[in-house]
Amino acid sequence: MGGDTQTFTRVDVISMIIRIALLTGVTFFSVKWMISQLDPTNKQKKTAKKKADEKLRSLGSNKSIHAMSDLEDFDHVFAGHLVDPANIPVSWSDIAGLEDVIRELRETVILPIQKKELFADSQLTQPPKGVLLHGPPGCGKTMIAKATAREARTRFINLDVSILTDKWYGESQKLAAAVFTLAVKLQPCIVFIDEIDSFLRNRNAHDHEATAMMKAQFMSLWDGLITDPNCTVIVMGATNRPQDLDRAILRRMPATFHIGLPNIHQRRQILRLILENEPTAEDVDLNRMAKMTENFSGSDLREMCRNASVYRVRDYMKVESGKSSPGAGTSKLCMVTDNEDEFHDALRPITNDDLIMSLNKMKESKLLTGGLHLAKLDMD
Ligand SMILES: Nc1ncnc2c1ncn2[C@@H]1O[C@H](COP(=O)(O)OP(=O)(O)OP(=O)(O)O)[C@@H](O)[C@H]1O
Repeated sequence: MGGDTQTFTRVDVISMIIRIALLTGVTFFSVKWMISQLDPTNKQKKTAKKKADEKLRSLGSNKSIHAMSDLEDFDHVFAGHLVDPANIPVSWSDIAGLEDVIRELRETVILPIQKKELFADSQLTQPPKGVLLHGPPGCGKTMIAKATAREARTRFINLDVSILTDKWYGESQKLAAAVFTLAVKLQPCIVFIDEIDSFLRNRNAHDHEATAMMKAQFMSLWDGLITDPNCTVIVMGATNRPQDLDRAILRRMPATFHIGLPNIHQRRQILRLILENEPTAEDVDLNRMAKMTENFSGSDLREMCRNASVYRVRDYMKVESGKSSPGAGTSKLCMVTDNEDEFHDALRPITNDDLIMSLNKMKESKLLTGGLHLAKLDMD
């Protein structure tokens, strides 16, 4: 009888333990699920994780990428902004007229990364942990940052600053830390921050407390990189307004490069590069066009050429619509030949007049809208 009672009690206790364990487990996971549902960042995190997983998968068989299965929630946010050097679409051959800057970048940043062992004997020749590219918009700063990562064969995180400052995330500090942990996991790596002044500008009394704390944390994490000689993570910032940058930030970016508006020689080189593979007429005079485009940025020059090439399409459409007889019921689409070769043969090349017409149109619209660079231009 006494033995029976003892057996019954043991079973009873065991079953009770199992029930309690099950209940605890269910409660734990329910509460966890509820908390995750209440977390306002939950959806963003899930989307970021999905994007990051896709990105990491697309980066292929690289070992260090596979070793990154230990990414934290916040690391995933930035892993989606990650580019492998082999997939960077910009190289030095896409940039014209900036040979001096490129040479200096090769000496101070690229070579010390590529040949780390060769430069190991000197602290002075280590790659800088911060690089600043400054100058007016549209002059090639972003292209330079990408081409640097490509040639140095470093990973490239194109940091979208709005993620850090986005109020909805509300966890800016964790995000700032995640940028650096991810970059260290991925090193060698360049973290590119376009319009860095919008995020790390002079601190002032109007700064939101969270923003000020995030900036301070960003700087202290950056200092961590600076003091670690074995870490190859470079923060590369671009700005049109270097004067607005916090002095403490400027100190952390010892290598600065000014990418100014192109001079006449550089404009000729940029024009040659843009029109290199385009159908151009014999009369296209790059020297003359370079002379006429004072104060144009590289991006303005591209826009001028793009507009000029539209004129030949317009002329082609005019000719074709003239050919089609009005009452024949021909639809507009049928006016353009379906045969691609015929279409190209029928299109005339870009002429110098197209370029001049486009140039004048741009000057006019920039003057009307108060365009930054072209405002000083005389109308021809
Ligand atoms: N030196 C150059 N050689 C060839 N193309 C150029 C050059 N500079 C600018 N461009 C053209 O202008 C476009 C814009 O360049 P990019 O985005 O690098 O300028 P940015 O200085 O970063 O401008 P922003 O400050 O507005 O971001 C490029 O995609 C390219 O077509």
